[in-house]
Amino acid sequence: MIRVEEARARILGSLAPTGPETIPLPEGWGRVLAAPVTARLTQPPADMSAMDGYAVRAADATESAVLRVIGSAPAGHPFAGRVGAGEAVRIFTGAPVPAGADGILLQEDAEADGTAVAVRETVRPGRWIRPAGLDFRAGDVLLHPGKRLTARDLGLAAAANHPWLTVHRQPRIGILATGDEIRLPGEPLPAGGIVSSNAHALAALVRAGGGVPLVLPIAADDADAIAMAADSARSCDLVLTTGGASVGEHDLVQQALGPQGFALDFWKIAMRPGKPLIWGRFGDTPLLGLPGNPVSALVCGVLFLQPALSVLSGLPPAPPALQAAVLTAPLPENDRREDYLRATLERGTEGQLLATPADRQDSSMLRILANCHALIRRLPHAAAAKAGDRVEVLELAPLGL
Ligand SMILES: Nc1nc2c(c(=O)[nH]1)N[C@H]1C(S)=C(S)[C@@H](COP(=O)(O)OP(=O)(O)OC[C@H]3O[C@@H](n4cnc5c(N)ncnc54)[C@H](O)[C@@H]3O)O[C@H]1N2
Ligand code: MOO
Repeated sequence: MIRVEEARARILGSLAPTGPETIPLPEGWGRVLAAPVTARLTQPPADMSAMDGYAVRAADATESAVLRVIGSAPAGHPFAGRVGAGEAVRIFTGAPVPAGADGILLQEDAEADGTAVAVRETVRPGRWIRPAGLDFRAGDVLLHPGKRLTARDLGLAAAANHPWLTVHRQPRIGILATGDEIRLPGEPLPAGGIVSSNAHALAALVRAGGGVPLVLPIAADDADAIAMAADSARSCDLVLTTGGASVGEHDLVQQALGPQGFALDFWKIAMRPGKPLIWGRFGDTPLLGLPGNPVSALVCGVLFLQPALSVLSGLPPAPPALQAAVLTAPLPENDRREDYLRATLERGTEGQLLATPADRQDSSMLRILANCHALIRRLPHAAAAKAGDRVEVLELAPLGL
């Protein structure tokens, strides 16, 4: 059995980002840039007024001076002339400052009277003027490849006059649930049957990680059925199986795919839940085999599939982010498997995170997982811990789960 870190490194090390595609800017949220965004213009394009008031020559606009108003410059309608000695131009926020002016007299500091304006507060040169290029200049690199685009990034790219963006194609993930006892939600169940919760929970996890899930029909515990279903997903960027990963004679994923060109990299990791994890290549397509137990499948999804989705999407490889919390109940010494315990989180009186492990950690119990907020990580052979000790937790909600 290999350790969690090594398993993740082997998975991430063998994945490459998807290729680029060009999309309309409004569809860019959450996508990962595949080419730099370079400013196509200078912003602001000219010296602009930051306030409503009067464009003036600061040298003339001393307290109690009276200036002649020679025109007006609303935003979008630049004043074509020049501000001369003793003159002012009515100006509005976002309008270019007319030639000759070097300061803005605020409306609140002025008294207008017909075509004259009296200065009530001396104007400083440059005051309330945003110089050309204050934000960025044509040719500046504004956003770098490998960045997941936020609303702020889209605003910046739009301001830089980009109607299109070059991003990585969203990774397509084929999801194959296996098992004679498994049925899709809503289908009639055979005696002893179980509804396939895994396929849909994993599909949601794929979406949360920026991928596109393709939920395949369920394959029975039959080598041909599994091979046929997996074959239909070869064009995906990664095939995910769930169930059939363990040691029983009905645990068929490896047996079924071996003759079809599946090359195993590793099977079984020192982790709980999720021991029977499978990683390899089905022809050219990477294949991650998750255990059938619903909690095991999702925990493996968090620890391995999400980072894999990041790399496929064009982001740098990174383990899931852990944070410090304080235990509220004791935990026994750990064995050689890295343990991920379901836990609830709350804030203590001083704002510290408090983690309470769930009473039961059975890997079939989805209700407990759904009501928990985090996983407590216990390293292999961790010593017994008491209430008040610090632990590391992996919060689930920020992952979109
Ligand atoms: N003798 C041993 N038995 C088991 C071992 C072991 O080491 N020796 N490992 C156990 C562990 S740990 C796990 S985890 C499970 C994983 O086994 P499989 O991946 O082969 O999963 P299945 O046997 O197919 O199913 C396990 C369990 O999960 C249910 N299941 C399966 N698919 C789904 C689905 N899509 N949605 C919801 N639930 C699903 C299935 O009905 C079983 O109850 O093996 C242990 N056994
Ligand atoms: O590892 Mo299994 O995933 O313990 O239930």
